[in-house]
Amino acid sequence: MDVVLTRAFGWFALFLLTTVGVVLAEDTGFAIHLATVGAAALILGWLTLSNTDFEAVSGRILRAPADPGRYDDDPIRWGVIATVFWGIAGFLAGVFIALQLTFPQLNLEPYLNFGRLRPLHTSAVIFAFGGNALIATSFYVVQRTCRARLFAPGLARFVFWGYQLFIVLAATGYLLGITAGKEYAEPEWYVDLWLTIVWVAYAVVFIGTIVKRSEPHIYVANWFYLAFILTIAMLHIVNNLTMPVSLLGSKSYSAFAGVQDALTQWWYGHNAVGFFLTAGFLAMMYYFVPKQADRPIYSYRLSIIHFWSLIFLYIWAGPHHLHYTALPDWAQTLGMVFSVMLWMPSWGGMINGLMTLNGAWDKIRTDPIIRMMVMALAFYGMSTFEGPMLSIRSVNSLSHYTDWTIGHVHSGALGWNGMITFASIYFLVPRLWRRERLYSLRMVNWHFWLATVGIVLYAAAMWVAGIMQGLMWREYGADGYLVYAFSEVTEAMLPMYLIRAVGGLLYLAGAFLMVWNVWMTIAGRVRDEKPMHSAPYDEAADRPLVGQPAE
Ligand code: HEM
Ligand code: HEM
Ligand SMILES: [Cu+2]
Repeated sequence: MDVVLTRAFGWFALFLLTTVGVVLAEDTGFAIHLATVGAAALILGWLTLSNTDFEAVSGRILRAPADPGRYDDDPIRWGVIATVFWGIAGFLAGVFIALQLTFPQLNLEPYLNFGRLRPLHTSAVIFAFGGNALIATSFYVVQRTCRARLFAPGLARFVFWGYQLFIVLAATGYLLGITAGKEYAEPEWYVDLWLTIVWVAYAVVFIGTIVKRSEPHIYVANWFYLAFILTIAMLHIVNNLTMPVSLLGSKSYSAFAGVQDALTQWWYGHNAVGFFLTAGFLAMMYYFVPKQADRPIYSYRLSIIHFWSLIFLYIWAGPHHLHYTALPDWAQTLGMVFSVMLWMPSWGGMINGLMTLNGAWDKIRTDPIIRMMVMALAFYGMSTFEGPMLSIRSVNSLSHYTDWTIGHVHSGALGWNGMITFASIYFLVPRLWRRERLYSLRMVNWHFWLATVGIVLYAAAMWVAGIMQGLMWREYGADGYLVYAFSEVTEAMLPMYLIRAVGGLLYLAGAFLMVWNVWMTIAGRVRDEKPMHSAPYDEAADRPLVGQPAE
């Protein structure tokens, strides 16, 4: 009882503190954020007082069987649900801003204009969708490959909920007009500080689990997760070194100025791609592809070379975002050279993933989850070929500022990050909820095709739009004047933007199928459907033989 009272007192004290803060706050945005935290504290204080058994409530909401004790999977179940939820939110925002670029009337001032919704989209897909996928899968993979339960289970739960609070504060901040103005690092100083605390806790849980492992070898996926966790910590702290204007206001100023600020920003931005969207997702690839294919990784030796060369090369390539700027030429050239070299480890990784299917290629035909994984690797290969090409200065002089970059981003994001995440979710859900199998494999197949056609429309439209823009902008007439006005170039983009929006809609539709499939699987239902074309079929049990838990 004493513990309960002390805890409840703590929550109410926090509530009072935030209330004082709300009154004294310098700006409305900061006041609203403090009020959000205060409201959460009040609810938690009240729940604590009423002696709510959080684990039991969580079990009921999750509809999960009680854990037999081998691994701690509750935070992972929450993480999978959060991944699906934020995925839908992020894709919806993406479709909406794509429509805003097509139909400017959709700019709803001031809260829902393009300028505020764009960072909402990028943060929702990268940090909320991608971040939850990474945290959840890392907790799953590290336990299995180390044969150890999560270190500090309470801290693991703090990581999950603390991370959701970070997402909510970041997202509502953008809508309120709070921004640090750094791409992919838009949250202001106090949200950055909160994320730092959560991230340190994450590192402690992950590294702690590795330390207490009962399996002597540390599987390569854990190396990739570790590189992701440690590098993101370093990038986040350095890029967000700022001085708040006041302790009760949202505004702050960067510690860097001019070209130093730009270089820090793109050292961060590029390596966020390299370690968040690449290293972390490669960790997923190295665990889930061999698992789903039921084959060992093609070459373990290659995976080690892949790891060290990738992390060594990535960190130097940031200046390719600053070609033709005030950044010294030598630094631009350095960025370009390291980018071109990056092609090799990237394709090494892709080949390692694809060749894991050696001897099991028929699974592409029979198992839609494998099909998704192969498509993810294909897009990983494609975007890591396109990237080095875009980093060559003469190519970049055409592509930079155009939609070509947007196309490059989304073939990586939709094709690689999205597809490998969907496949991992389909792998995880039946296992985490101990269901016989997924609700429907046919729906996975539909998801695959909707997503693939969506990506192709998106990327193709952006290549055409991007190259057209680049060429029209640099077109000089015989008189030495520019041939096209900026407005004419914008007008020419209209059909392409419409195609992109349609592609996004298809991608979103596929994700909705996933929501349904995941929901029904958790509910313990199995769809009455004809088995996938030519899939091996277990007549006795009347169900297909693919996509089932191995246990
Ligand atoms: C339904 C799917 C999606 C649609 C329709 C969509 C649409 C868009 C649009 C219209 C933009 C702004 C482009 C501009 O400013 O010209 C954008 C930017 C961006 N999106 Fe998406 N998006 C989708 C999914 C994703 C996903 C899944 C990710 C990452 C995992 C992602 C990452 C990004 C990034 C990083 C940017 C900023 C690109 C840059 O500044 O170069 N998007 N998206
Ligand atoms: C070998 C690998 C890669 C290299 C060398 C590379 C290189 C590049 C280059 C040169 C740009 C354009 C810079 C500009 O003109 O502004 C760019 C932009 C971008 N790339 Fe990549 N890329 C690679 C892989 C990827 C992958 C796999 C993803 C996503 C999963 C990705 C995400 C992005 C994003 C988000 C941007 C836009 C940044 C911005 O301006 O907001 N890249 N990349
Ligand atoms: Cu880059």
